Amino acid sequence: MIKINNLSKKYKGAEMFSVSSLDLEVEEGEIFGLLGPNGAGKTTLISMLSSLIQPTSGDFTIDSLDFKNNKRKLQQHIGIVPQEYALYPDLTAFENLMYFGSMYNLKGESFKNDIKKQLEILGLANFSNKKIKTFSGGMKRRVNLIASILHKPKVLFLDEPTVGVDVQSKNVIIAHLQALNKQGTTIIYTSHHLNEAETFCTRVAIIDKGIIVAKGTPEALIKNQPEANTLEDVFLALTGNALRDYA
Ligand SMILES: Nc1ncnc2c1ncn2[C@@H]1O[C@H](COP(=O)(O)OP(=O)(O)OP(=O)(O)O)[C@@H](O)[C@H]1O
Repeated sequence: MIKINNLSKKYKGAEMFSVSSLDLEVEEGEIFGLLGPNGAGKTTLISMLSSLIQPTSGDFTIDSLDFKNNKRKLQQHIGIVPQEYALYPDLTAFENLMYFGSMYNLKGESFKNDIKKQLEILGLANFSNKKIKTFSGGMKRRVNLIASILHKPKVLFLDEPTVGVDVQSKNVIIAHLQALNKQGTTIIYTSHHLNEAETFCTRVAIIDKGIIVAKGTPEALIKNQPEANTLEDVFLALTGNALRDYA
């Protein structure tokens, strides 16, 4: 479903590549986790794949569409859940979702019913007509998720969708992502929650300093790493214990 070939990104003025000659294939129907310490290049990679930023060099295709020549078509195929909320605080949840739908030309009664259904599934039916600025972080994340899937994308990119939310919201988000995946959506997500990734992902890639240092099923990575019992053990063995602060 996704084929990445020799993809690199060096930001303007930066000394180092944030993503460096990266090759990766993600199959249709996977839940693929991009894991790595702060500054590893996860957001940069997802931002290139979702056409938010331009690669410095390299190629990728999504559903056999080359990113250089099919930007418009790709926008219909993919959904993006960014780290930051992309919601209007003074609009209600329903109004926000109507607005996001309009960007994909979605309107009419069946679309309104779809929004209601999604709000219901994500536990927000009673808050449909409340302004976003009154919502908790977990509620905003759930609305953000709905906004990205209204056009029923084949591939969904999520940048830390469960960061900073309560356990209840996290569980609802993960369950919904699993349901979408069962219906055929390929999911690529970044996370710092290694326990979550261990059970949620079909495969993961551990990224450090812009390169993939390991990839495979969580079980295979644990099995192949001496003395590792969890994905966190593998992660620390491959990326070390040093802090990765950057500014
Ligand atoms: N807009 C930018 N301009 C310059 N450098 C950037 C920019 N965005 C990111 N970087 C740099 O690129 C590198 C990778 O950052 P990126 O945000 O992709 O990492 P990440 O793995 O998503 O980190 P985190 O887990 O903290 O979100 C870092 O060194 C960062 O400082």
